[in-house]
Order: sequence, then C-alpha cells, then structure tokens
Amino acid sequence: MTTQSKGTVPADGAPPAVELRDISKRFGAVQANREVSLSVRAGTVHGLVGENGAGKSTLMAILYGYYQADSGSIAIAGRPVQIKDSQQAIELGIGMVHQHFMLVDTLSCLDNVMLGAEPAFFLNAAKRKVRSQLQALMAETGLHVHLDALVGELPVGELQRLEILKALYRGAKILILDEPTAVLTPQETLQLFETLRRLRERGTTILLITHKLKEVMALCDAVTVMRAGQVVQTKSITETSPEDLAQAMVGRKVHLGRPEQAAAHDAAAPLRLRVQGLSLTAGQAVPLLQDIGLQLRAGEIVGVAGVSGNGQTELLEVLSGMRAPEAGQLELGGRRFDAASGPWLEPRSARECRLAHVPEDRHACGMVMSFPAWETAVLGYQDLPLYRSGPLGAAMNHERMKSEAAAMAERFDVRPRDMNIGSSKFSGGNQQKLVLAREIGQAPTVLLVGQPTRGVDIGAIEFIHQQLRALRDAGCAVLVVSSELDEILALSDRVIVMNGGRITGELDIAECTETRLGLLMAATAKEETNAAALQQA
Ligand SMILES: Nc1ncnc2c1ncn2[C@@H]1O[C@H](COP(=O)(O)OP(=O)(O)OP(=O)(O)O)[C@@H](O)[C@H]1O
Repeated sequence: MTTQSKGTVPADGAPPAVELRDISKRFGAVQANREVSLSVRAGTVHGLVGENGAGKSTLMAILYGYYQADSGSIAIAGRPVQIKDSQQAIELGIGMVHQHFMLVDTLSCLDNVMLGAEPAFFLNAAKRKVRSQLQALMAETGLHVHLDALVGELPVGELQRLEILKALYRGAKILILDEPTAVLTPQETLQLFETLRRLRERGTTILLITHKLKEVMALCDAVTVMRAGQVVQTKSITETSPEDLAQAMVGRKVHLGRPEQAAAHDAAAPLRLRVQGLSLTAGQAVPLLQDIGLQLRAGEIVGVAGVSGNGQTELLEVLSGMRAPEAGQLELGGRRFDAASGPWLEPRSARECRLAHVPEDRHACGMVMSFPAWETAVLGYQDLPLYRSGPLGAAMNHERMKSEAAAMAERFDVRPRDMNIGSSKFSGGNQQKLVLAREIGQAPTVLLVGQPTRGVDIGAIEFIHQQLRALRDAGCAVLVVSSELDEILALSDRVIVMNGGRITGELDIAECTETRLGLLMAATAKEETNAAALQQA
C-alpha cells in the first residue's frame, strides 16, 4: 500500500465500507472540517488521529447523522446516502460509542438496550427474546455485561461494553469509537482490544478516534491524520510509526519522554504539604483510604501510580478539600487540619493556602459546561481582589475576568481563542488546557493534578508536561495522579504506588522501572513475595 496525500486507501475490489468525499463543516467562525475525504475498507480498524480541535469528532458526528455537512458526500458500502439523523445512521448499520455514555443510570442494562429500539420494551415476552439475543451476542463477541444490573452501579469498562453491545444489537456493521480508552484501566483496555479484534474478524468495520499512538500501532490496519480540519495523510499501519504520526499531527518533532536533564532533588527543600494517618471509609465495607502518610516538598513532582480505583481519586478529593476523611492530620500553608477535632480543609480554604487542584473529571468538577469559557477560566477564583471592583470589591469585574481568560487562552494555546463561546463547545483537550491554565495561573505552592493529559493530544501533552515542570522548577510541590505509567515515568521525581486504598511503595525516579511499579501496583496480601521479587527486579 502506498502513502496517500488524501484520505483514500486503495480499493481491493469491494467498495469501501465508508467513503466520505470533500466533507466541509463550519461552526460560526470555525471551519471544523475542510474538504475531508476518507475511505475505510470493510472489516478493518481505521484510526483517526489529530490534535485537539482537528475536527475528528465533528467528522464522525457527520457520519452518525448528528451534524449535517455543509457540503460533500457520503457513501456506505458503495451506495450514496444522506444521513439526516442518528436514527437513519443506525438503519444504515452505523453505531457510535461516545466519550460520554448515553445510558440511563436508573434502568438495567437490558432495559437500556431495549429503550428506543423495542416498542414493546415493557413486555416480559419481548424482554425474554431480547435477553436471549443479547446472550448469544455476548458469547460471540466476548462483550460480557450483567444484563439485570442497574447502569448506575456498574464500572465504566462494563458500561462501555454495554454501549458496544447496544450498537451491535441495533445492527451496527460500522462502529465508531470516540477515544474509547480514555476512561479505561490498562486491563480494561486490553480487554477492549481483544473484543475489537474479534469484531473485526466477524466483519465489523471500526473507526477509532484516539490520541494514543501506541494503541493505533497495536490495533489499526490503517490510520488517517487530521490537522486544522483537513486530512494530512492516510497510511497503512505497516508504513508508519508513532514518530511519523506525531510529526504529521503536530507539524514538528515531538518529545514525550523524560528530559535528559533531570531536576536536582533536594530532600531538605521546604515542606509544602504533609498528611498522616489519613483514612476514609465513607460507610463502605472496605476502606477507600487507609492510614495514608505523605509529604510534598517544594520543587518536586510526586507521581501517584496505581490501577484506577485504588484510592487515587479519593486521595485527591481529600487533599483538595472536596471530601473530609474520618481520620488524619494535614499540614498545609502554615495551617493544621485534624479530621478528629475540627473542620477539614474546604476548597475555599485550600485556595487560601495556595493549593490548586485540577480534578480528574473536568466535566463534573472542573467546569460548568453551560458557562462561557471566560467564566470557566475564573471559576473558584472569582473572589480574588484581581477579579473584584467597586467599593470594598463588592462587584465582579467581568472585563478583567475576560481579559485574564484571553491571556490564559493565549498562553495555553486554547483553540479557538474566543472565550465568549460556551465551555461545552470546546474539544476535550482544549477544555483541559483551560482548566490547567486557570489552576496554574495563580502561582500555587501546591498543585494537585488528576489525569493531567486525559483526552489531550501529543503536542499538548508535551506542552502540559513542560508547564508542570516549570511550575516545579519555580518551587511548587506537584502531586500527579495518572493511570498512564508512561506519564508517571516521564514527569515524576518520586513515585508512590497505591493499591487497595493504601500506599504500597515509594520509589525515587532513578529506581523506577515499569516492572518494579507493576509489582508494587499488584502488592496486596502477597507483599512479602513482591518485596522479594522487587529486590531482584
Ligand atoms: N457545536 C459546536 N459549535 C461550535 N464549535 C464547535 C462545535 N463542535 C465543535 N466545534 C469546534 O470545531 C473544531 C473541531 O472540533 P472537534 O471536536 O471535531 O475536534 P477533535 O479533533 O475531535 O478534538 P478532540 O481531540 O479535542 O476531541 C474545534 O475548534 C471545536 O471547538
């Protein structure tokens, strides 16, 4: 297969499963897609990569009938079609699994599949029929879900399997997945890949939007790179490499590893944050946090490694004042908080202590989607003198807020720059840059960051890592929680590992290898065995 300048892969006789030709789409001043052509062979996995805001989601939303293209044409299996809405897309055998699931929490998995697809979904006979069809589909594809469980009680990996199952049940032969691994643990990711390979074997065509180039190399047959709304290249996977893709996406070489010049570690640097005996049970049978002790010093980045769901989220919540523990003491910014004897830290007092927090879930906790971007850019900091005006600072200074937001957008390359646009209209990566810009902006002495680069493109990952290092070099203590081991290794000066709500190990970066971290991440009852293995690793 040869390199294509446009988005076409040579035909092998059969018509392509999907053929998009010269698709253009504009939102106001933003040209989201510009004469995009893309051809996807049936029964293959086709990757779609590109910087945040490159136009990938828009293109797939057009294929799924969610948006109408301003111009251009679509053919499915060689037949020209008009896709006016997602119902029509489903009828054409197109299914889409969004980044944010479209499920009803209070219904069972079975009811969620039937909702909207089966007119008689409330009848027992219909339920029996659908259940047996789903069971057959699960056996065939390996997509196991608990059909009677309530959606609200299931982990994200299972919800994603349910979404795929739902699409297949409705007859999807073409499956669009928008950043499916962004919310998955490494184990769930492996499981998903197994499933996708099985689906490809049974002839399903898969379109995969992702920022993770390793995943593209592991799974895809071909990959298209988009930049600024246009297709830059489409190549067979055997003709490309992560470096080639990175360069095509960003238009320059990208360095993602650890800088060769590591920061000098100063064990005597001032202490910025100390916690001891931190425990959180919150009525659960198994404690969420158990006797956590941790210190953060000025000028260091401490990485928290671990399989998601082992207390990292709760640790950030407790340290940022979003949640009070049942036991523990915290020293921060010259103040002391004791869970047993007084009120715990609150987000407002955390900011007074110059602790900033970039939450893991930016949609739920980092921004208000219905607010314009300039409001998101000051959220939580609106009471700073900087943002007040009038006698005793009684009024909010909107002009100042807008000009600061514009400066943040410029500094963090948030695209588009127009901060009057609604926060929800920005692509995921640009939303993340905006939240980071806000939190870093007030020169914190402690920064807590959850999943700093989730959903962020590689150019922006490089930029965000540089920003976090610069903050560290300016004397800030940074705590980074990330489910990406590569990220932990690239950023941290010291790594702590969490498992089952406890800290199971701590390593200086010089002692860190993936094997050692992996052993500590698995360390529970077998700690002694693991400790012995660790000596040899
Ligand atoms: N409904 C909308 N209204 C206005 N602008 C929009 C809308 N949807 C997308 N955009 C803009 O169109 C451009 C392309 O966005 P799109 O979400 O397609 O990018 P993407 O490549 O999927 O990005 P990411 O990787 O961050 O998800 C961006 O500049 C975005 O802000």
